[in-house]
Amino acid sequence: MKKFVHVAVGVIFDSAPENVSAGKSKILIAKRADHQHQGGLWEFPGGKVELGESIQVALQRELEEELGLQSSADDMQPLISIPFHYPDKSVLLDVWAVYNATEFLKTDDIELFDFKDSKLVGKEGQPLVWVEHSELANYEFPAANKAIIDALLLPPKIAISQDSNNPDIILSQVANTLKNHSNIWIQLRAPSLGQLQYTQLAMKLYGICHEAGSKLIWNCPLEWYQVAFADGLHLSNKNSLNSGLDTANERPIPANQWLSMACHNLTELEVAQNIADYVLVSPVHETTTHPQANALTWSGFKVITDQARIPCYALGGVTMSESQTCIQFGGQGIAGIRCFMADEKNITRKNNES
Ligand SMILES: Nc1nc2c([nH]c(=O)n2[C@H]2C[C@H](O)[C@@H](COP(=O)(O)OP(=O)(O)OP(=O)(O)O)O2)c(=O)[nH]1
Repeated sequence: MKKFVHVAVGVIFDSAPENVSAGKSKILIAKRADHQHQGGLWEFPGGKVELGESIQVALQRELEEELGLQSSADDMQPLISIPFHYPDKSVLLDVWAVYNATEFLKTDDIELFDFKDSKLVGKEGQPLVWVEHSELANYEFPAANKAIIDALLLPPKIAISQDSNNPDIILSQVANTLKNHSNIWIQLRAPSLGQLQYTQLAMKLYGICHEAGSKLIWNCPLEWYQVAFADGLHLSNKNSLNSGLDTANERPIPANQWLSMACHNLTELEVAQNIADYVLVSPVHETTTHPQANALTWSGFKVITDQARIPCYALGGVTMSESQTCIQFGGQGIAGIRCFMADEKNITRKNNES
């Protein structure tokens, strides 16, 4: 029988969450010993959860044993959990972000510095490196780690544009969202626009998003997609069905572009996670636009995140005040149309009041 291991994994940041979201932080990675499973590859430090241990306690123990790092539970936040099947072993990686490991960064810590080779090493002699987010791609990780790295690069918020048959209205609405929110990506959904209008709008928005440090995800039929002006593609159920992608095993766009899919249940999740990088899970709550759809509720959302090996966004009536709830239920973040616009109204109101 295949071995199963439950592993607590820490993505260790040298600073506080605010710096992490602003991209001003480094992450600690370690090299697995050659004799280990997935040996010779880089990993995020961690190890097996022992019987009766909580994940947080297991992670604290492993980080102390492997690195001498004493971490407080207050500095830990769930990032993603990944059930993954290697040919010889199945793992459940429970990945947590561990913030504020600043003290630990000091390379003058005798125990962690190999003066002979001028290298940072762990307590078990494993090579360690602090890397920027963008440098993670230069290191080879086990296959299950793709989702961890994606989760680190994906934002906590995805704003979906509100449909209109007037591209200028969509343009100004997106510009407002970008003005009022940081760390947000835009998904351009505009079913009322024809191909030409959609493409022209998307090309304009691509520049605006990049100027604001955001990314633009096209939500349109696959045939309309233009790699040069997009950071990724979102496939709705209708568009994936029309392009025959509802049962596909191959990505329809290049690997360096983001692919997301709609997901309403576990069957759709299975299809999506064969090709997509992340899913938009809906409807978490009842919405006025889809009153006939059965809401998943947060516990139904968790049934999906528990089975997902890719990041999951909560969509459908979710509000910004539920960001933490979303994380606690295994989500990457919140996606929506109205939730970010409602916020804009509040911000505008606040600005007018002050
Ligand atoms: N710590 C850690 N393990 C990972 C990552 N990615 C990944 O697939 N794994 C896998 C490799 C192993 O099968 C398992 C971790 O188990 P482990 O390191 O406690 O145990 P091991 O069997 O490799 O080594 P040992 O402690 O038994 O000597 O999880 C990662 O980023 N960090």
